Amino acid sequence: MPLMEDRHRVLNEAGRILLEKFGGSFLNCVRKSEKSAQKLLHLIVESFPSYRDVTEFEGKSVSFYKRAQILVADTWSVLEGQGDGCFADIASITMFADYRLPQVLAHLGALKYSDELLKKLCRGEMLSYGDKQEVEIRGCSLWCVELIRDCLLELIEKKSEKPNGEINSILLDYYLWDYARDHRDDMKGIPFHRTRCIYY
Ligand SMILES: Nc1nc2c(c(CN[C@H]3C=C[C@H](O)[C@@H]3O)cn2[C@@H]2O[C@H](COP(=O)(O)O)[C@@H](O)[C@H]2O)c(=O)[nH]1
Repeated sequence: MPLMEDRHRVLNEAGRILLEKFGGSFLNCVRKSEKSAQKLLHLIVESFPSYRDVTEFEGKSVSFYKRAQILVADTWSVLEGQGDGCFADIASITMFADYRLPQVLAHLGALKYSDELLKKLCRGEMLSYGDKQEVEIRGCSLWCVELIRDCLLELIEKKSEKPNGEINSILLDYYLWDYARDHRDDMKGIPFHRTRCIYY
């Protein structure tokens, strides 16, 4: 397993900060966020340095916050959007920009790599964290899921159907990630980008 020492350090960091600042329980972070997904997201990112998935693109700061967003989303799911997990702004959370979602989006034809990038990915070249192409892949995947969500909402509105529950980028991410897991063999020909880092 790669990055063993980093994994160990990050786990220790999480435990130490939970004990020092939050009485040893993540539920205290959740309660402090007063039912706001954005407040919880920022509390996590400010309190736990290993969640600061922030990089630069063309001179601008870009925050994907992959692990912080999945943590907020999983908290919402586990609490079934009720009680402490009733986040009014849950729809503001975007997909969790990892390496699996771009692959499945490319497989489904929603995202297309340039020929040059495709060749690079097929060669298995590593992209460093913050590399222009790595940020582009993550950014385009995130935007792609936002567009899919908008299309779905529009379709539902056109049909004047009441959505069967909520449609948001979190649920689309879960759907796509599960789809990727269940169709791993079908996706063998589609490469994914390789980046070693603690952020996703
Ligand atoms: N976008 C998105 N990325 C996700 C997940 C999950 C699984 N999530 C659930 C599981 C238990 C919790 O309840 C989580 O909700 C893992 N990953 C990422 O995939 C990568 C691992 O890939 P592979 O090599 O195939 O195992 C790695 O970067 C990991 O961080 C998701 O749902 N969405």
